Amino acid sequence: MPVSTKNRFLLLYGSQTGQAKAISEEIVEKAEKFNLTADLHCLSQTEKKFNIERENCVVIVTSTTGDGEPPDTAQKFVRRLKKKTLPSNHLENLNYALLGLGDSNYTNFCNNGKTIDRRLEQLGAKRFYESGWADDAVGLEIAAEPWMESLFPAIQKFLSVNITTSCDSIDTSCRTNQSGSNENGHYKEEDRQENRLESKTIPDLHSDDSSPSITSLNEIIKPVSPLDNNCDKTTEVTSSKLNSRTNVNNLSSSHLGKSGSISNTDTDNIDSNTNINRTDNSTLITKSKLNINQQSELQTLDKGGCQPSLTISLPPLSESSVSVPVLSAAYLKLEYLNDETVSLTEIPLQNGCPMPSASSEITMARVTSSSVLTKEEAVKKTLCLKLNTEKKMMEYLPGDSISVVVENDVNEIEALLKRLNVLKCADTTCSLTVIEGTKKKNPSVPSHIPPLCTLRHIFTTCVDIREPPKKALFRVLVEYTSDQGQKRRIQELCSKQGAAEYTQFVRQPSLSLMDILNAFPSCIPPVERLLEHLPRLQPRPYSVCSSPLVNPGIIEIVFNVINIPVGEGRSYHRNGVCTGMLDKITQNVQIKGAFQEDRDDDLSNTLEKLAINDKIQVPIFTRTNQHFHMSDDLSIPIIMVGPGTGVAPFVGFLRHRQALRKDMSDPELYGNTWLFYGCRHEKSDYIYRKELEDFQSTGILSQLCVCFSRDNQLQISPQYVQDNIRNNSTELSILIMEKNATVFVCGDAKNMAKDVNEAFVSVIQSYKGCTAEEAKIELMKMRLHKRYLEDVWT
Ligand SMILES: Cc1cc2nc3c(=O)[nH]c(=O)nc-3n(C[C@H](O)[C@H](O)[C@H](O)COP(=O)(O)O)c2cc1C
Repeated sequence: MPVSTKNRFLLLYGSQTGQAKAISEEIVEKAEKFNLTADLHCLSQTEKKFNIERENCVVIVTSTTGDGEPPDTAQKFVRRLKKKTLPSNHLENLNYALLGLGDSNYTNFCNNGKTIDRRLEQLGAKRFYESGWADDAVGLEIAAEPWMESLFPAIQKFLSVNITTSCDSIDTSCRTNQSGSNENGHYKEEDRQENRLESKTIPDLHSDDSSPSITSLNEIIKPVSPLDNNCDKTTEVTSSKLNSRTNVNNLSSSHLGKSGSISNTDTDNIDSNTNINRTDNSTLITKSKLNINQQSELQTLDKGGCQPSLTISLPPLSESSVSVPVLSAAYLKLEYLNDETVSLTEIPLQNGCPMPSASSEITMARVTSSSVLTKEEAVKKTLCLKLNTEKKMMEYLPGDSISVVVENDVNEIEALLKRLNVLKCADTTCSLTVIEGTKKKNPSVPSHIPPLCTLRHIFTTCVDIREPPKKALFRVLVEYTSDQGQKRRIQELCSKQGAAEYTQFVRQPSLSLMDILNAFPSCIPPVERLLEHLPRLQPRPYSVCSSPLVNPGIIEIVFNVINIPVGEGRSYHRNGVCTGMLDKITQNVQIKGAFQEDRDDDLSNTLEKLAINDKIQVPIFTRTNQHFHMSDDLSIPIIMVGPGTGVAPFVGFLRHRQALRKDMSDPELYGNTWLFYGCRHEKSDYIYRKELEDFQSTGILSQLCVCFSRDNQLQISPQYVQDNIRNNSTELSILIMEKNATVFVCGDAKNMAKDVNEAFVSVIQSYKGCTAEEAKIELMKMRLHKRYLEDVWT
């Protein structure tokens, strides 16, 4: 029997790093305003807490991870869905809406969402609202917000709920009429038909089907841009909203003129009020409400010459009204327990909350060496760490990663706690509980935060303070900002009209919470409100460059120490959270100048021994990268592309191959092994040079193709790895097309991976004498058959 309660829908999320979960929680909160109840579950709870076969109305929000794969928590759900034995009417009772999260820098944009979308349809489920694709490369909110906005009227229409409320508390123009479609005609019955047709072209790049049938290039290559999907409609919505807002403004300014300022009571109404006019008034802040400071600021702006910035609005915004999001309900209560002591060392990391993508327990690994692989003059400092896990042998293969459970910088935390006026009580035992009677749905203390510890502990080990604060947090900050000009600017930054400025001034420069607080000195939010919104501090993954066959118990990783300068709103210098931490804790034992030109391995090894320091320990766990492994069959040729620290897994591959080759019955069968490596300067940042050249001289590596992007000003020799790939087109095409070679690409997703992809397209094109489109299809087939593998990051 299908589960059906009139106003209820099932809301499922699949999340790797928490964004899909956060969006789902937002949907739960907003649903209430539409007289709807969302039952929220993680996809991992399939068959435990929900059974999709018994559902009638489901909303799914899911991200994609790895190389187009489902998040760990969604894997079981997707596996079940993909079962080939399921009949085509298996989900005929199901009606659904889906929001996919992804990042268009990855080749398989939103692949998991698309796979689920397509499969649901194949199984007879009906889409009652168009699927949305949110792109983290440009800002998830650009597509997610308009998608969410029209989701509720669509659910209402589907469930035929009597509409007693308005969605004006979310956006003033998004009013629903009795038939359920909104005034902008955002949801139409015909859309359903269109969507059905459209979704047929969404490929399942990870289908188990061993003989993919690909007929059109667009089918498989062109990512569904969130702008393609939503932007036109968003634009339409926005302009009509602005029109309707003008009318509402007239109403609201006269009403608001009485109060003259935005009080907490006003904004409280936003959450609770169902009356259109009052809610409109609360959500719209008009010029008439600006205080004297603001008016003078506007006058300055009107005179021109003032550049918009994080703290100063663009003239059109400051002159117009803005609609701000719903203020989330407070739900955490913080109490200081002066008489209680708590042993922080006994609290498990992040309260023992399972680590994402973990394929092992957390192990405290001893840092046995930390070597600087680059020269002093190199633009980036590259560190190689050897981590001893001897007591607990960790199982891994070259191509896998380890994740480091990271801590925030102590100085940064000190400054933040001070800024929040809680430094004095930062080391007092405190408890976090749920506020009784909170309006938040299903409230709970975040599972990664110990309910009894100290604020310093929470801020150092549990929450991310570097991620640009989300708009929902900005909305909270509005409430705790006393200066009216600053308040207004924060409102703008979280408003719909300020979306572009939020992207420009907050997201792109990657401002931290502290940057925002520095920019708005009158903003002093309570800590517990922040803890409701700050995301979990995520462990940081690094490709392993060691082989378990060569030095069991020692895991080696290599990374650039990320340096982030002051500027564009960033108010203090910082390093990458994890790379900065690893650099800092090994500062005194770092080996400089080893493994470089002098190629003195003995010296390096001696220095390493001297540097051994039992006291430096790092919590790590392994993270299996299922699709980025070499075949056990060493006769299969491999082509590896890994500029910069992207070479890490390939150093592991080569060490592993060297060990395996010794046991080959016929070493003559050893397959061709190519490596494309690149860096800026040969002299200062060619890492692993000695070892790679040794691999070449012993035949472990058949070809080592190296290029230096900044050394050859005349650009006579190849500048980038992709140039070298093109230069070796003939040999590579034979390996790929005739010898069944596997291609591995590791490194930057934004530029390198795309350019390398294109270079291989041209390699195939010249071999086959075909069009670029046909060559792209060929390459996509290689991806499907796991012969073109990527491990890339943004
Ligand atoms: C390691 C990693 C791999 C990713 N792989 C993909 C991918 O293959 N395709 C894609 O569209 N997005 C990919 N993404 C982007 C995420 O889907 C995107 O950032 C999303 O917002 C994350 O949501 P979540 O926090 O709910 O997991 C990847 C992100 C990470 C960190």
